[in-house]
Amino acid sequence: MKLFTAEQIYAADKSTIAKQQITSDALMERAAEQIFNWIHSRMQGAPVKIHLFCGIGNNGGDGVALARHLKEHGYNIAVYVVNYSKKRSKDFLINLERLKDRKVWPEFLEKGSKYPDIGRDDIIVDAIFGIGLNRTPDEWVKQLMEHLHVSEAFILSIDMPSGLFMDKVAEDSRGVVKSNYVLSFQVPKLVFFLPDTGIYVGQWEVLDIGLDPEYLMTTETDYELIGKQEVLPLYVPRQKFSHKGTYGHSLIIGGSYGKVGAAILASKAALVSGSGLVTAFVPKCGYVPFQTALPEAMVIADRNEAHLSNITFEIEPNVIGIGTGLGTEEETIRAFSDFLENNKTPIVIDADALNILSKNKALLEKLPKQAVLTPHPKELERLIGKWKDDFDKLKKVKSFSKKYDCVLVVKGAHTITVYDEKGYVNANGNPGMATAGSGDVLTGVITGLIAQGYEPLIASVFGVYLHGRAGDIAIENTGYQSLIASTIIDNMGRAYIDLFEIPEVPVPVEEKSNSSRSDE
Ligand SMILES: NC(=O)C1=CN([C@@H]2O[C@H](COP(=O)(O)OP(=O)(O)OC[C@H]3O[C@@H](n4cnc5c(N)ncnc54)[C@H](O)[C@@H]3O)[C@@H](O)[C@H]2O)[C@@H](O)CC1
Ligand SMILES: Nc1ncnc2c1ncn2[C@@H]1O[C@H](COP(=O)(O)OP(=O)(O)O)[C@@H](O)[C@H]1O
Ligand SMILES: [K+]
Repeated sequence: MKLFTAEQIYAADKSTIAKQQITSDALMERAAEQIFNWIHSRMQGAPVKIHLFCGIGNNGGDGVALARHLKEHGYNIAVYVVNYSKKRSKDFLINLERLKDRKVWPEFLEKGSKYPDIGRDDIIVDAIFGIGLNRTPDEWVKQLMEHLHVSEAFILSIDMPSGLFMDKVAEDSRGVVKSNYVLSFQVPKLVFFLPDTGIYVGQWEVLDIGLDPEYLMTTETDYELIGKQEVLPLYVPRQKFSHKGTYGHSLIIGGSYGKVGAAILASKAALVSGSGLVTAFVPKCGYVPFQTALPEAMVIADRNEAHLSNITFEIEPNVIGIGTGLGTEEETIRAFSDFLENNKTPIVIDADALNILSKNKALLEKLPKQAVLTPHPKELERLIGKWKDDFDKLKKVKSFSKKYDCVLVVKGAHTITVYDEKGYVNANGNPGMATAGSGDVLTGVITGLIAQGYEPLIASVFGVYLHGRAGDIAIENTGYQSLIASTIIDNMGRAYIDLFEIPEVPVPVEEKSNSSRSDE
């Protein structure tokens, strides 16, 4: 799913209005009806108090139009206009008049107004600002937002949590609504997935308001959200007349005394992602544990007991995953540098191998083209330097990826893979995956996919998806706390199978309650 900028969404609105020959007011009505239907199908007329806080732009217009529908269906509402500017939008005013025609008189809130009482079991609709926010809200609006939070009532935001910018991070967190649920029009927004701004978004859902499909299809975006629909076309089926050689040979280089497990996890992950053969290159101390824990893998032992000292081998792998559990001994750094000097094989670089690169930036020039780097936030900081906020980080990541022609897999709650000026934002995964070794598993998965012939960028995007999906399937049995990296590996098979499982089509509520014999 593409992640559009505010400018692109405004252009889509415009194109929709022109092509479908409707007014902007009709589009707002569509949006409001969609929100109303969403609420109504869940609340079924329940008399819970709904407080609607509406700005004076089109986001506020959506809120005011929603209030009219709620009123017409007998809901218990209170409407407030957050009067932060004199510049009211045309469609806001049209909808305000319609509301007054139905004898609903909103309360106008201004600087110094007393804020309304809100019970913790009430519902707040947040329609103060949408994608049009262009400066920090006034102090009194921030105080109003704090008042909403203090109430502890459930907050449903329209389109965006009010106070979130589309392209930068708010300086003052008091000026952003912490939303429990966001109903976002047509497309989710990039800021929902970044660590600095995603914290304001509890859950989100997209409402289709029928924006011009042609515009949406043909417009290129800088970021794309990756889900099953996006990765399915990437999948390459296995052939009947194939053999293990068809699916490549991965070499995992890593491990050191006390950290051999990291290399085992990566090797096993390469196998379960489908690599035909896997060899591990480990220090001597890793030989026996490796052969015991993972009989499917072949093992080459370094002459050194505790860490790698000389990375040379006779085999010809078609991809190398390096760094998991590697350590940063002087000898290992030298061995890694010598190895890079001669290596032409596609490579996935993680953990200590990244740390070595950070300390010896000249080595970055030696990487084969489209090397995949998989840093967690600390490793990324060592690699690209400190950043001001998430947008600054993404800018730096893009220029780093361009400079060294590498695929950067920026790991996090929503891992973002960056290459060729474009970012692929992973939608799945869960906090259970914040556990030792889950990154080692990802390295193995991406390595195993490259072994099978997937291009490095595709392998990264697909690998991150499969890894996250395996983690999501795993927690169905383990819960968050008890998920360990090995269990992600154990569920890779189910993640593959799940690609082809057709999701259950949800039955609309009315239909469900009307059909007494649904199993016929
Ligand atoms: N065509 C339509 O009628 C549609 C409207 N939609 C709604 O329209 C929203 C965008 O509406 P707008 O462009 O009117 O913008 P907003 O309603 O987000 O903001 C209102 C206006 O306030 C001003 N403003 C920005 N920051 C301010 C601040 N800190 N203090 C005071 N004033 C400030 C800006 O001029 C801005 O246009 C979307 O988020 C969505 O909710 C669409 O999603 C659906 C189609
Ligand atoms: N809160 C989270 N939600 C989703 N995925 C997460 C979360 N925390 C971590 N992950 C994923 O788990 C992995 C952690 O990698 P890393 O920090 O390198 O672990 P390790 O070094 O222990 O192997 C990454 O793929 C990351 O995206
Ligand atoms: K809003």
